[in-house]
Amino acid sequence: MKGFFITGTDTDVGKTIVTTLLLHTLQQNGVSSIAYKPVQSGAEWKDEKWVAPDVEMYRRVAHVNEEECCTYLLKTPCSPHLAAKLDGVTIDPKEIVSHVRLLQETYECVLVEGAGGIAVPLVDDAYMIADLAADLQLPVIIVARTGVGTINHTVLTIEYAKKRGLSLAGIVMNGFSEPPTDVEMDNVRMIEKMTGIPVIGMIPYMNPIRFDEVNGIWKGEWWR
Ligand SMILES: Nc1ncnc2c1ncn2[C@@H]1O[C@H](COP(=O)(O)OP(=O)(O)OP(=O)(O)O)[C@@H](O)[C@H]1O
Ligand SMILES: C[C@H](N)[C@H](N)CCCCCC(=O)O
Ligand SMILES: [Mg+2]
Repeated sequence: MKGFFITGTDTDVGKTIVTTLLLHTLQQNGVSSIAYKPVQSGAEWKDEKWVAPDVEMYRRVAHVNEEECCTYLLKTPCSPHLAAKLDGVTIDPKEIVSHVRLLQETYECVLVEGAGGIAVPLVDDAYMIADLAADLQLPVIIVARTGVGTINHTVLTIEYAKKRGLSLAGIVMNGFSEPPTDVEMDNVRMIEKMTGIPVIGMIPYMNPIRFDEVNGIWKGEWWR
């Protein structure tokens, strides 16, 4: 196993929460692993410096250092192609790919989190998240919401991923009620039926967010 690429049906669907949960699970099972956010837009000012909020979340379960875990830290909370332009930065996909290869020499499993959804542009309209997932040749995890609207978003995302020839590890549905509602459970059934891709994780809505108290969220040890 050399890693996974985590994308989602949208921004704010829970890619970082899922990445952090998976990182915690891997480490609990003795798998040397790291989470990497190649392009973070919407940087936050903290302790007199700009930080990547997604990396700050990873920090809750693992030791991370900024340089290792984020390559492009962009200030404006918008699409990376525009955030890079506004910061006067050019995103070089080759730099991201070579960084992942370097991390793979040290860690058994590298979790690469995209930005927003699968069709988000990184270099104007010439190169998007799907292209990066393809270049990295990592199995892709699709993070999706659980409620009304998720069937359409998830089916479209997966159809696009298939069209781009991506290898799909599975779908993680995030934000379930406790217990899950009938609608949420039928969403699981319909999404699996319509896409042929398994739901490999079911994450409850957590308030507060705790990474050490969620058990039974993965359907089997697919990450091994
Ligand atoms: N299962 C959950 N329980 C409680 N809060 C959640 C859960 N999943 C996500 N959130 C919250 O929803 C917000 C968005 O989640 P997250 O940052 O993981 O999304 P994302 O897909 O990584 O977004 P981005 O595209 O910016 O990377 C965050 O405030 C996060 O704490
Ligand atoms: C700022 C946000 N939280 C993410 N980092 C970037 C989301 C880009 C979404 C682009 C789009 O689909 O319109
Ligand atoms: Mg995120």
